[in-house]
Amino acid sequence: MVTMTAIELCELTKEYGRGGKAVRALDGLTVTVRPGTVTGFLGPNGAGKSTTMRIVLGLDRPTSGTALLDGRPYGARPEPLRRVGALLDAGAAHPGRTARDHLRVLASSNRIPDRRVAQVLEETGMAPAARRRVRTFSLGMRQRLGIAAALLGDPPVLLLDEPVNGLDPEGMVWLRGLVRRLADEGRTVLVSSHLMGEVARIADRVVVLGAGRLLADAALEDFLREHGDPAEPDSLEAAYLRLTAGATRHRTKKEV
Ligand SMILES: Nc1ncnc2c1ncn2[C@@H]1O[C@H](COP(=O)(O)OP(=O)(O)OP(=O)(O)O)[C@@H](O)[C@H]1O
Repeated sequence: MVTMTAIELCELTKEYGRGGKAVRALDGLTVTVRPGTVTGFLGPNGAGKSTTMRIVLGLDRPTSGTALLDGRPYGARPEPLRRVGALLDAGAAHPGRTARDHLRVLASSNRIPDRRVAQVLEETGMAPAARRRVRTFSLGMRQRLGIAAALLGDPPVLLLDEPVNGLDPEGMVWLRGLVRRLADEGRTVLVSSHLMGEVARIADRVVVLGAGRLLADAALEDFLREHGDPAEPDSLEAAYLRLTAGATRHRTKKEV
């Protein structure tokens, strides 16, 4: 059993640039992402999902506010891959390395035993491609390698940014099973996606951002009940569009 580790975001604000050109990517975001749960992380393009994940990982610094794991910032911890596994950018592996070497380098710098490399290659269906160079991989294979890297340290927290991208139908079914199992083991699984059908299948809860602010944080069924379209009560897409369209109107009204 893994240690239960929530992600706690408190009044998180991030501005890129300065003065008149500043972009407020996050605007006072406060939310807790729970362990033992698959949380769908939703929001229109530019809503702040990737920025949030980057801040949790310590890849970006918030302008103000805090992002804590187990009460401490992620960067303050040794051996980061054992704390959080992340799929942020499927192009992140060095193109000249083989899949196996890419994972071996990550494992050794995080004091992860080498046998985990073979395990995650097997688990992600990448074992047959282990000795091939990353530059020869399809998008789906890169995604699988990124997921393998996220799983390497057996972490209690997983951040998966658009993990379904490029996966074939078999891969999508596999990913559903994987995120379910990870959450059932007590892990915190945050999955961003624009594919509402997929999110409806895998998520227990949804956190929805709009223009850097929290629009909703609810169990999937409560979200559907509260925001759903009566004509399509089971459609997450319809509920999501109603909520985010409302937010856009609200913003427009305020700006006028
Ligand atoms: N390095 C950066 N410099 C300047 N602005 C940035 C930077 N990174 C993100 N932004 C801006 O911050 C806002 C939030 O972007 P972010 O990538 O977090 O959104 P997102 O919800 O992940 O979007 P998508 O669904 O398109 O991936 C956008 O307005 C974006 O242009």
